[in-house]
Amino acid sequence: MSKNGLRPFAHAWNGITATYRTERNFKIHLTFSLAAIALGIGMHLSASDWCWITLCIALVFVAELINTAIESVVNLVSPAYHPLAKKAKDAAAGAVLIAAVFSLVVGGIIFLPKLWRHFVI
Ligand SMILES: Nc1ncnc2c1ncn2[C@@H]1O[C@H](COP(=O)(O)OP(=O)(O)OP(=O)(O)O)[C@@H](O)[C@H]1O
Repeated sequence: MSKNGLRPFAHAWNGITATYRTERNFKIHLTFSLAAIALGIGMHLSASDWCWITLCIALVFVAELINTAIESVVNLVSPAYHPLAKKAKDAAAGAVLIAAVFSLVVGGIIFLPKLWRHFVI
């Protein structure tokens, strides 16, 4: 692949690393994701469980990256208070919240019964 062909990947990687550096929530999501992966390896999850876990991890990171993109554009075009700026930022934050709650529910469904069997039974 030519150097130009790789450029979109370089831009995308820049977006991910810049978000990692500037957004505290991104680091929190990464910590939870690594913990889920470590727990999943320790518990020998099935292929379908891994599909759900990786879907949740991707969903949360995608939501956080889109949230960061929307926040950045809003800060650029509307540094002063505006109700539409509030609507855009709150909706973007809502998307992250839904992704995170969905992931917690899926994580609970997959891990809690296994943890229960491991520690209680
Ligand atoms: N220009 C603005 N006009 C109106 N409301 C705003 C504006 N900027 C921020 N807000 C309100 O303040 C909230 C917090 O905005 P902020 O830019 O601090 O993002 P944040 O949620 O703290 O994001 P992060 O924690 O990822 O930095 C927004 O969800 C929105 O309700």
